[in-house]
Amino acid sequence: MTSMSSPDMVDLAAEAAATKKDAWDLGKGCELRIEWSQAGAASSSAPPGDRSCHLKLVSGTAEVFGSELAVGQRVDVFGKNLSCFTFHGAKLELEYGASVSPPTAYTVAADETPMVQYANLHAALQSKRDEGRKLGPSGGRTDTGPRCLIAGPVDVGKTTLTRILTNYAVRAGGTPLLVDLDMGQSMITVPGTVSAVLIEDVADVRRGEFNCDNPLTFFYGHANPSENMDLYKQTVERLAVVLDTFLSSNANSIASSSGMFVNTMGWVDGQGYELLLHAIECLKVDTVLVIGHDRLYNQLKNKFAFTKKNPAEEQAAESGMKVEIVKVARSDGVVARDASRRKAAREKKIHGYFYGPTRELNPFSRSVQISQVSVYRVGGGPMAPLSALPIGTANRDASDRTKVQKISVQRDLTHSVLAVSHAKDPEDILSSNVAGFIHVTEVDVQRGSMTYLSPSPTALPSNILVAGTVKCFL
Ligand SMILES: Nc1ncnc2c1ncn2[C@@H]1O[C@H](COP(=O)(O)OP(=O)(O)OP(=O)(O)O)[C@@H](O)[C@H]1O
Repeated sequence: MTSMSSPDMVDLAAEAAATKKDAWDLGKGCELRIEWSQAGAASSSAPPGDRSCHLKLVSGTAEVFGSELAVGQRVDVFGKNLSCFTFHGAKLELEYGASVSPPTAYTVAADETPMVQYANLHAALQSKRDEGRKLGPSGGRTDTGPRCLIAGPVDVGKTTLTRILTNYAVRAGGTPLLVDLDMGQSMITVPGTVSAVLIEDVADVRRGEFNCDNPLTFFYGHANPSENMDLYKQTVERLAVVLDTFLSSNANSIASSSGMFVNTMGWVDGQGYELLLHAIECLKVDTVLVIGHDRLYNQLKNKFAFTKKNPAEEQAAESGMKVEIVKVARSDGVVARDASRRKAAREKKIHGYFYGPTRELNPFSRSVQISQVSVYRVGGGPMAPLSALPIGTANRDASDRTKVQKISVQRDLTHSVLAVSHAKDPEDILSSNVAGFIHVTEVDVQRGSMTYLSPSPTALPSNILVAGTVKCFL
């Protein structure tokens, strides 16, 4: 008997032949880590259309940074460094095209992964939530949930731990506030911002991020905190005030008892340490998780140490604040990123704002007459380092660095990300959050027009725009 195959069957057979597959059977509490080389997936010989690599949960239970996988679900992990953890055991597969250079994938035994410690941290925070609900607000706050800040130097997994604990809080029925003070590698919106958003769903495992529609965003304007520390502090203070107002008007809600997770930048020395203390203070943080840095852990421990003979005698040491400092292990899975990878991650975030994380959106190109908008900059242009100022100049005047100045719209604004401010007047720019962002694609001074990309098809909601130093070629 002769067998005949349809063209479809031939295609399927060809595709199957062109696909490679690796499989793992993970025991309880084990982790599968997937790591793409520094040169990255970009160097893969696979044509762009074929660049995919899918992780599939065949059976059991597994999660990626706290977001559960469904059995049979295929997640494209091409170019993404991640870990897949199982509490109860799982069979996993990695499928990739024959021309794709596969990532390094390896398993980690249950006694070597920090995931169990992370799960215990979640359990401790859950107890604080229960306790807060019973005892009511304290420490000058109206909300009762733990306010937890994640600190540590660069590349220790702060963002990842923030994501895991936020996911666990949501899975336990909470709606925590996610606050991002890392203006360089923002989780919530474009770089150069400090922002917060109420999280109601676990992070989408395919997109690798939370649904951050309608965040509360303040524009700092730079990807580096040292660019203008006074402005950064003022921006964080303003964010903290608005969050307190939100929480006090939502007292007794699930948000009030769910608490907050604050992701921070990796600058923990000198002035970076001061900024960290400033954030702990203005956000009224009660728990700090310090990842992978003994000195920072001890510094904070000394700063916020308190004796606890009995609750009535609790005494804060140096700071007057009661903050619990917890040391957390760094996962060996964290992949360090050099400056070029960080820049690429920033550009990807800006691109994702306009085109969507998986290119599912179409931004709108619009034009406006330059005379119809006003563009401002805070703190003037780039400043000379203190070392270049006359001897004896200890400090610049802080008011200069937070001074709002109108700038003329010139070609040098091309490729800039501008914030669209909710401010009614220029004096309100520092205290106002932003409606969103536009990307300047062209400035035609002769015609007096500016062309920009916007995620919205409608006209700008405000004619007050704010420029910083965040630029990107989209
Ligand atoms: N357990 C893990 N297994 C595999 N990859 C991981 C793991 N933890 C973190 N990563 C990856 O390591 C990279 C850096 O992690 P992360 O962004 O959490 O560090 P960070 O301390 O927040 O960095 P930054 O200082 O830039 O803010 C990310 O690409 C992340 O996906």
